[in-house]
Amino acid sequence: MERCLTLAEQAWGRTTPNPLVGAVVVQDGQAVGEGFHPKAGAPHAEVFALRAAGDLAYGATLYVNLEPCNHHGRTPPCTEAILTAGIRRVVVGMVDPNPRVCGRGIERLRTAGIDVSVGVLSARCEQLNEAFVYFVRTGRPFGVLKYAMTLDGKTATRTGHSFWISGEAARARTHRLRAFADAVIVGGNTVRLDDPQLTVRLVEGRNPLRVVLSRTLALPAEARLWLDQTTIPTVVFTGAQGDPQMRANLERLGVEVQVLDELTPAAVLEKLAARPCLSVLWECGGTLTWSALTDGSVQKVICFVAPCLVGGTQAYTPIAGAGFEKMHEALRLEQVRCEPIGEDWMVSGYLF
Ligand SMILES: Nc1nc(O)c(N)c(N[C@@H]2O[C@H](COP(=O)(O)O)[C@@H](O)[C@H]2O)n1
Ligand SMILES: [Zn+2]
Repeated sequence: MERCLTLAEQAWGRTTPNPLVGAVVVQDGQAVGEGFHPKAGAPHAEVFALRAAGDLAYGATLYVNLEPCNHHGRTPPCTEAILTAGIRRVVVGMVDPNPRVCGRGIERLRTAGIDVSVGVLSARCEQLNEAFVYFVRTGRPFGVLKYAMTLDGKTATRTGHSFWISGEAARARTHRLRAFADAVIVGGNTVRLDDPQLTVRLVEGRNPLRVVLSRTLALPAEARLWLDQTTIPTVVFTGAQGDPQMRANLERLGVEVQVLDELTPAAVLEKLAARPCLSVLWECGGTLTWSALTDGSVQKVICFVAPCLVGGTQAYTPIAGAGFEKMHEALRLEQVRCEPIGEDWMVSGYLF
């Protein structure tokens, strides 16, 4: 199952809206075939592993981190391929929450006399596909909030300077997060202050959809987010006060502008879910971060802590907004992990 997870990760960021899946065929204790799902529309991991095993799949055990499907989607059911190959035993990491699958694959295999074990390394299997699982269960994108701060809790100096807080390793990790996310979201302030590109440059991978939330559309005409619209699209969400002149300018540059009755993180996520975006990365400033956190649009927090100090009561902090009054109101993270990353530390946890 460890090997399945490693194989599955080879398609990091490329399978959406499908999950990351790896499969291994084992005969007499030897791996005789393995494969992973490379992208939506392509054959599933099980099919690649069975093809690689060929005749050696007869009587073998198939390991896969997600329940084999039993439906005709973009591809035929994997259960049929497993039965045709003569597999004797199937070891499944986790049940597929997709209602079109959800237990039916396991049932089909068991009915055909195959020995099926379920729940091997299930926590790690769930975590690998946490965005897929969350989206399938709730219909909402899985929200990851990422920020980098100094050891004294600042995301920029009092003048707004923030290049760079964290080192190259942490920045590369951010790009890996972007390569997985279906959309990366910032507010108008971040566009004005940082002029970000929000692309994947420090690792290999595809670029996410770039999303800006701006109430007024008071945005720089020359921002880097408006470049390369044919290859890396940007969508700007605004409200009724959005400047019509700027809207026309953006649309002329190929930027999609959507006007919402109510410009809230939750309303934007509803629109993104329809695309479909299964996961979003919040890379915004303090005010928008507070709104996203308090309207339930963040499920996971990833904070890079850099061992440096900048001071200043006017310096920027990761979360602004009204803030809570009492400590007992604080949002508490669960399953917290802390790991070194280059010269920085990465602290992560969940808000469920
Ligand atoms: N077990 C398994 N292995 C894979 O490699 C997969 N991609 C999936 N995906 C499940 O099937 C649905 C997609 O089906 P189509 O690719 O459209 O045929 C996806 O939503 C998952 O439930 N499962
Ligand atoms: Zn399948």
